[in-house]
Amino acid sequence: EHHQWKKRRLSQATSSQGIREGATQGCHLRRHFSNNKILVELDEASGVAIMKLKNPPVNSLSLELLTEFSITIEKLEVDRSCRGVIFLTSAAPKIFSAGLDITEMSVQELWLLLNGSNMVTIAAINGSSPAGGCLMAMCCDFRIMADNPKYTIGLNETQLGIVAPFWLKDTITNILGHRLTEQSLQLGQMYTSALKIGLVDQLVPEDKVQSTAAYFLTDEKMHEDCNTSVVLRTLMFKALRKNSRVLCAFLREECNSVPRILSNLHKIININIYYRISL
Ligand SMILES: CC/C=C\CCC/C=C/C(=O)SCCNC(=O)CCNC(=O)[C@H](O)C(C)(C)COP(=O)(O)OP(=O)(O)OC[C@H]1O[C@@H](n2cnc3c(N)ncnc32)[C@H](O)[C@@H]1OP(=O)(O)O
Repeated sequence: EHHQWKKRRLSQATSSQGIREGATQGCHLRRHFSNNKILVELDEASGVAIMKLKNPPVNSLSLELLTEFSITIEKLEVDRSCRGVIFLTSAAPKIFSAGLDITEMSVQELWLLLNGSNMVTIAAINGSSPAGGCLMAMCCDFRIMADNPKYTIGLNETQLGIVAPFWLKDTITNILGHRLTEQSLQLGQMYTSALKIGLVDQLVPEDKVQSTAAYFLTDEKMHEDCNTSVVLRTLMFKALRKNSRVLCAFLREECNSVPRILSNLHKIININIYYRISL
């Protein structure tokens, strides 16, 4: 039923009223798309698309936002002027994303889309980023975060009584390694020093987050870093990730049976089941 609903939403949102488009002529041609929750600015000269989440007050990942997210990624995937590069950021100051809308809960499709995408993706994390916000950033190929001790990032699921599913655990393990992942998930840790542990790749002043993400994608940066282009290396990672077809099939199944709000009792049962299976 949920699947049908999503299909319906997809066709509604892709109708001509669902997405508004415009073009401005500056030094380069920039095209703008927007729907209710996502703004896209596509610079045709560089092929870089900026995807801004706009779901006040805290950019929670509601079903509506997630549906528009899917539509936008699919639209960019087939857009010839998008060279295969996007970066994700928040249209609001201070919060990158509060994670899943705690009244809804559904995020597997976003994981599939970002991990399965052929485009290079960069998270420009311009604010706090708990749980699903951190997941979204972790699914990107690079993470650039605002250097502000007030902003934290991490998987705080345990503090909420949610057991991180294995695909989420695997995602953070790939970045942090096993021991740190254990500590991070057991404590539901939110980090202020995310660069030190490698959860983000770069910390920059708050007003430089977007420009750094854009610079990261330029040829100079590629040549400065090493002889292999960032884009090529990223496409290699993506090819490796795509090999886990079993995981993708599992997630597709899970998308259709998403648990909604977890009661306290369910939280406890969930955690117990998790420990029985994994110990
Ligand atoms: C099925 C698969 C299972 C698991 C895999 C997926 C794992 C991911 C899980 C999740 O993402 S669960 C959600 C986890 N998110 C959080 O724990 C975030 C909690 N919120 C915060 O830490 C803070 O709100 C903040 C994001 C740092 C913002 O702080 P600030 O002080 O600026 O604002 P305030 O706390 O006053 O919140 C404003 C307003 O927004 C509502 N809110 C906050 N977070 C969410 C959310 N995730 N979903 C929906 N609504 C949210 C909050 O209640 C306030 O509302 P109000 O003004 O009406 O009171």
